[in-house]
Amino acid sequence: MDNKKLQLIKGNEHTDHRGTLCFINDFNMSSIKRMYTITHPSTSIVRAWQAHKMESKYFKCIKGRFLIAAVAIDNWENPSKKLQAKTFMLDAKNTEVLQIPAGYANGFKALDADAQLLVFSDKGLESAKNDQFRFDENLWMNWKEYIN
Ligand SMILES: Cc1cn([C@H]2C[C@H](O)[C@@H](COP(=O)(O)OP(=O)(O)O[C@H]3O[C@@H](C)C(=O)[C@@H](O)[C@H]3O)O2)c(=O)[nH]c1=O
Repeated sequence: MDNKKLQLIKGNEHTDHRGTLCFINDFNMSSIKRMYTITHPSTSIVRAWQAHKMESKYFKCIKGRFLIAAVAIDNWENPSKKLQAKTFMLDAKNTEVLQIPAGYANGFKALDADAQLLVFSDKGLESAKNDQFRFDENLWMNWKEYIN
């Protein structure tokens, strides 16, 4: 699995008399340094844009659904307004992880109240602090289009 690519890493599930086991065999976690969860109490909250030159992030929706957008940054001091956002809808029911590699901004909003994301990062908090870029949420996406 190419860890430099913006992509969904798909898994699968196995159900038998004991219940259901969901697995993502292609998700190589050897570089993971930390994890955290993010809960959005309402679908009106937009968390955008946070960007990283060096840090990759891996998102698994564990409750409800999220709309996540990713933008490859061309210029870290003054990114073009014309950059294209790639969007993904993550649903807790789906066994998949969204890989957002270094060099991207990410932004997201919940599509259900109290939706929750599990996030893995390949950088410790200290090094991540020096790699934290933030851009205005109104760039690249009209989040209001997705307010349901
Ligand atoms: C992410 C994270 C935050 N924190 C603390 C730092 C800070 O005081 C508080 C809020 O952190 P932030 O303001 O960075 O949260 P936020 O602005 O949501 O940014 C986070 O969202 C994800 C999607 C990212 O891409 C990262 O930039 C990450 O920092 O939580 C940790 O202690 N450990 C962690 O792993």
